[in-house]
Amino acid sequence: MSTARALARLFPFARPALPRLIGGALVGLGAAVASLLIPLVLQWAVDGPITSGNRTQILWATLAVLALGVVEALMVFLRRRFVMTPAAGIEYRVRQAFYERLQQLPVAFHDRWQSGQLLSRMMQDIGTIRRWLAFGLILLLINVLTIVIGSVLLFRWHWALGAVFVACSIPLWILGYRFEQRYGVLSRRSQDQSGDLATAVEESVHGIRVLKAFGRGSHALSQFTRRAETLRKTEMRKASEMGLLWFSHELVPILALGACFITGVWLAVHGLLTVGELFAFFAMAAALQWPMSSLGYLYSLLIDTRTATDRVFDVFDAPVTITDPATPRTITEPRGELAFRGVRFHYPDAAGAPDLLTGVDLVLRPGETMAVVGTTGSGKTTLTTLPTRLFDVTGGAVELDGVDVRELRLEELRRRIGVAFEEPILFSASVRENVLLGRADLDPMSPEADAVLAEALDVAQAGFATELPDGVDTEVGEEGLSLSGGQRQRLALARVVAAAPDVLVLDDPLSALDVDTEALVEAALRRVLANTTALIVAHRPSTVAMADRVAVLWDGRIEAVGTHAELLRENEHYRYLIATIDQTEDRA
Ligand SMILES: Nc1ncnc2c1ncn2[C@@H]1O[C@H](COP(=O)(O)OP(=O)(O)OP(=O)(O)O)[C@@H](O)[C@H]1O
Repeated sequence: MSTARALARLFPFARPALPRLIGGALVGLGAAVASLLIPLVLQWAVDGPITSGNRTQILWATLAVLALGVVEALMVFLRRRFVMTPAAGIEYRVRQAFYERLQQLPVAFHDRWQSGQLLSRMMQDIGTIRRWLAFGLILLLINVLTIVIGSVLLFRWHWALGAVFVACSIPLWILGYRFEQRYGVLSRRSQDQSGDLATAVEESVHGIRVLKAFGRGSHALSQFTRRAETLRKTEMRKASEMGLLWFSHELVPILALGACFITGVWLAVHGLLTVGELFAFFAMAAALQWPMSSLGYLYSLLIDTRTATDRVFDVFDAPVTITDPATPRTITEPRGELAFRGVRFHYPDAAGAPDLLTGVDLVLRPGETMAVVGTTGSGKTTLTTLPTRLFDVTGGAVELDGVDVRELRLEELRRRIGVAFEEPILFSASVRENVLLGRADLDPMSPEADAVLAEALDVAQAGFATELPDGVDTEVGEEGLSLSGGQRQRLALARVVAAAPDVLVLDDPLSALDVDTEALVEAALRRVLANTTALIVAHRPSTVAMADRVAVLWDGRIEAVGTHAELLRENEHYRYLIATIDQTEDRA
């Protein structure tokens, strides 16, 4: 995709800032015109009053040059004022849209993408776009226009001056083209590598306890150093490409102006150029020097911005595969019946491999608690991701109250079905905010929210939260790391209880609790589960005991459904599973 087309994709974000950007470009152009007028005034002064000795006119010419200088400075100041705030506004909008997109993209996308890559796009690439909009874009436009106007003036004084100037700039175009080819690749590589580096940092900070416990800090450091070294090498190659371009943009204008100077003197000696025009030409040379030498830097910034834009739009272009239906249905009389009908599933990155679920048929009656047991890796957790459409089934359907979940709006679906995952993720926020996450309908500080919160903490046996330094308003730290595993799990359970859904999906929700606390949670959960349909992945007999019926997941299907006693009697695989989990419990 061409650079112009890539950058044009930023237009929707820039639209609200367009008046200020155009204003900035206009005053910038005004500043350039003022700087180019100075040589013209000088030409008039040298050929006119200075030659004739008219003092009044000399004074006027001096004042005019001074005034033009002041106007130029003022307009440069205004240009900065005009452009700074809208660039920050555009950065804000792109970042906002990027974050929104990350929220919309399916779990399958997040499984595939490294978090450091997303982070570096969110922070570094969007920052590069802002820098470009804040000064690169307008400076490039103005400097190119200044050079064009300057060349036209050179042609006006004498065609030979203009021709020499244009001929000398040809190497710049050739170098610029070759630079784009090479630098474009390096720029992309370096930005990708800095994403990899961010991932490495993110992973090692996240896993710092494991690294320390296994004494592998130096190993992580050497891996990090290798990646940092790769990035450094790419940056060095980038710097050497940039150095070459910048050098050529410093050197060629000097050579061009030198050649013009010799031509100008020759023309003046032969009476083809007035002294005033020659003098003005020197002034013009000084005025064109900076716009020309800055082009190299601005060009490299342009290519960096194009790469940054491509990287940001990689994410915007990733398909959102799990969306609201075109004509959503709604459940008018919620009963809480959850049904898996011939459900087949494989993970998107396992296409071609045999399906993980090969036809799951299971109906949870309203209010029923159903436990799912199966061998490790049999797909129990996978099964819990399908009702809320974290992944879509690849065959068959999941139905809630007789409606295919794909026909419901996601907001309605996720309000009706609540999930607690095996790995309890908490956010850096207060206990209150974490537990009431699913209750957007409540003002978190209202008495009603207080009641919901107290009830949920009670069911999850998470009374410890009220004893924290600031009670339920205590910040629980990054991902709740300051809490124990069992405490986090109880808060995650409280969160799904507080959401009060019609159907609860719990993935081994009590695995980190000690036996006594588990018994208390179970007793409280039974109260809740009496009216709520629940699907519980069970790894322990005590969890199975909470269920009305148990489903055996075997070979990608539900092989049998029944009460614990029935299954013990009739199903060989169930007996085997219960025996293995019993042993696991004994060992624990
Ligand atoms: N996001 C994913 N992408 C690709 N494959 C996955 C993904 N998550 C799980 N799998 C694979 O799917 C299979 C089933 O995993 P799942 O977590 O559903 O098993 P499980 O029955 O819950 O196991 P356990 O009892 O050990 O928790 C495993 O082979 C796993 O490697």
